[in-house]
Amino acid sequence: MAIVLGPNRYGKAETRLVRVHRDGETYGLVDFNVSVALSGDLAATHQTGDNSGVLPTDTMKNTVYAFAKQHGAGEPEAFALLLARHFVKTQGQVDSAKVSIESYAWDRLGPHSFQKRGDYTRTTVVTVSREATQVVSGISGLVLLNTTASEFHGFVKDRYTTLPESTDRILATAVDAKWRHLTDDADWGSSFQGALDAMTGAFVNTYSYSLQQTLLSMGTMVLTNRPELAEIRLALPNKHHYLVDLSPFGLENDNEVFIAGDRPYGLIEGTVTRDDAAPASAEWYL
Ligand SMILES: O=c1[nH]c(=O)c2[nH]c(=O)[nH]c2[nH]1
Repeated sequence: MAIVLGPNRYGKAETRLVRVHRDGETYGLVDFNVSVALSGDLAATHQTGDNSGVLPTDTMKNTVYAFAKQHGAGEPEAFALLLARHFVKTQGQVDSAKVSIESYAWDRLGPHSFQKRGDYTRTTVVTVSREATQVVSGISGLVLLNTTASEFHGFVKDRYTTLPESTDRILATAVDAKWRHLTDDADWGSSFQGALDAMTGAFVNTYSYSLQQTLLSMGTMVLTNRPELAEIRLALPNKHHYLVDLSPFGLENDNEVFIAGDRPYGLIEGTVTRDDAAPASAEWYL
C-alpha cells in the first residue's frame, strides 16, 4: 500500500480588479473578481518542496492586472480566455488553467459616475411617545463610485504616514444614511425618492477634495431640496481603490487599473442639521 498525491491544483483566488477605460470625457468601468487555478506536473513541490515548476500565485495576480492594462477588460469570457491561454502557453508544466470571473454590474449615473447594480435597503424607524412622534427614514447599501473628480492631498503627515497625495483618484462609498422628518405627515414615497436623488446628485456633481466634503454636500443637498426634513446623519465608508504599480512590467498606470480594497476602510460620519429645527427625541441620539 502506498499513499499517493491525488488531484491537485493551485492559483490566486479573488483578485479584485477594477479597470477604468477612459474614452474622452466618458469613462467605462469594469469590476471583476478573478480566480486562477493551474494544474499539471506539480508533484515535485508537494513531495520535496522543489518549486522549479511553480509559477507563484503572486505572479498570477500581477498578470491579471498587467493584462487588464494591456488588453483592457471587457467581456469576462474574453478576459478569462486570454488569461487561461496565456498560462497554458507559457508554462510547459501546466496542463490546464481554470479562470473564473465574477463580474459586478454598475449602472451609469454620469460621464464618470456609477451606481452599483443591486437594491439598496430603505429603512424607517418611528417612535411615538405621549409627548411626541418622530419619523426617521433612511437608506443603506447604496453604492456609488466616481472614476475621477476626486483628489486627496494636503493632509497631515507624521512619521507613520505613507499615503501618497492624489490629484485624481476613484471615490466610492456605500451610503448609510438616516434622516429625521419635521412632522409626522409627509408624502413618504416622494420624500424618500427626493432625498435619494439629492444624495446621489450631490455625490455625482461634487468635485471632491475629501469624502468629508462630499458628505457635507450630500447632507446639504438633501436638506435644501427637502423642506420636510430636519436633520440627516451619514456614515460613508471610503471604499478604497488602490492604484496598481505596473512599473515593474514596463507599463504605465494612468488611473486605469485598480485593486478594489475590502478592509480596512475609512469611515466618514457626520450629521447635517437645519439649525432652527426642533430637537430630536432621545432615540435619535441612541
Ligand atoms: O477622503 C478621504 N478622507 C480621509 O480622511 C482619508 N484618509 C485617507 O487615508 N484617505 C482619505 N480620503
